Amino acid sequence: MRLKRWIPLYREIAADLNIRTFNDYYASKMLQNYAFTMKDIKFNERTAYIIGNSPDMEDYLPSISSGIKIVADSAITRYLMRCGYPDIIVTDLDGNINDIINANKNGVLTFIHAHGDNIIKINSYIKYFKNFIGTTQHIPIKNIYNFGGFTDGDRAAYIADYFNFNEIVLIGFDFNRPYIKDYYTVNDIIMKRKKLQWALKLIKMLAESRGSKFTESGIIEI
Ligand SMILES: Nc1ncnc2c1ncn2[C@@H]1O[C@H](COP(=O)(O)OP(=O)(O)OP(=O)(O)O)[C@@H](O)[C@H]1O
Ligand SMILES: Nc1nc2c(c(=O)[nH]1)N=C(CO)CN2
Repeated sequence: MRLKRWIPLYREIAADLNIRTFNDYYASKMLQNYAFTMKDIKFNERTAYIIGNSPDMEDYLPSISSGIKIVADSAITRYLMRCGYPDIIVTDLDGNINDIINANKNGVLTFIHAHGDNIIKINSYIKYFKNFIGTTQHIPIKNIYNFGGFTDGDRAAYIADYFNFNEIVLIGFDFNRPYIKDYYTVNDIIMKRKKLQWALKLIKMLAESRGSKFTESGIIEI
């Protein structure tokens, strides 16, 4: 997504979720200290599968066939158990950190997102990553990229679009039924619901920009 289109959306998201945009910028500057320049990355496959963390995600894994597999953050743990390592992981370091670090050690291309609420995680864990691509939802800076998208799942779809996949297939996206982690408070659940509505809006926009029809279901092709 073009930055000109993204920034007004980002302002709306920040207002809705009470996000302090300066903290997001500060997080990107911090991640920049460790970041790498994105090398020429090319994929021969036509299709990218994006695996989200909906409660029934596993039911749809058998429908995956040849293509690049991109797992969104916490979905890595259940995906690993069924399918092994994916090709790409898109994370704000919120999922099981050992699974994310091991994926990176095993050659999974890793996109690490900086935002104002994961500064402590970046500080604690970034040293364990061999190589990664840094992302931001704020203005991009040297070696910290903004491909568009907000939650790890919709951001993964925007990354796939950036790499020009003909087909993007989303699996494990349920915008009405958040996967509830055991430490979630009532406020976390309210926040998660809001984030999923933004994910829905952003994926609909992406589908429209790709000239695809969006239909909410267990397998969404855009
Ligand atoms: N029902 C769902 N529950 C959780 N995540 C979902 C769901 N449907 C789709 N997703 C996608 O799966 C991605 C990975 O899920 P995860 O639980 O790691 O959330 P997250 O992006 O880290 O958000 P948060 O940091 O607020 O938990 C989400 O970013 C979201 O885009
Ligand atoms: N500041 C901030 N930014 C985010 C957050 C968040 O909790 N805080 N969560 C995200 C994905 O879930 C993406 N971006």
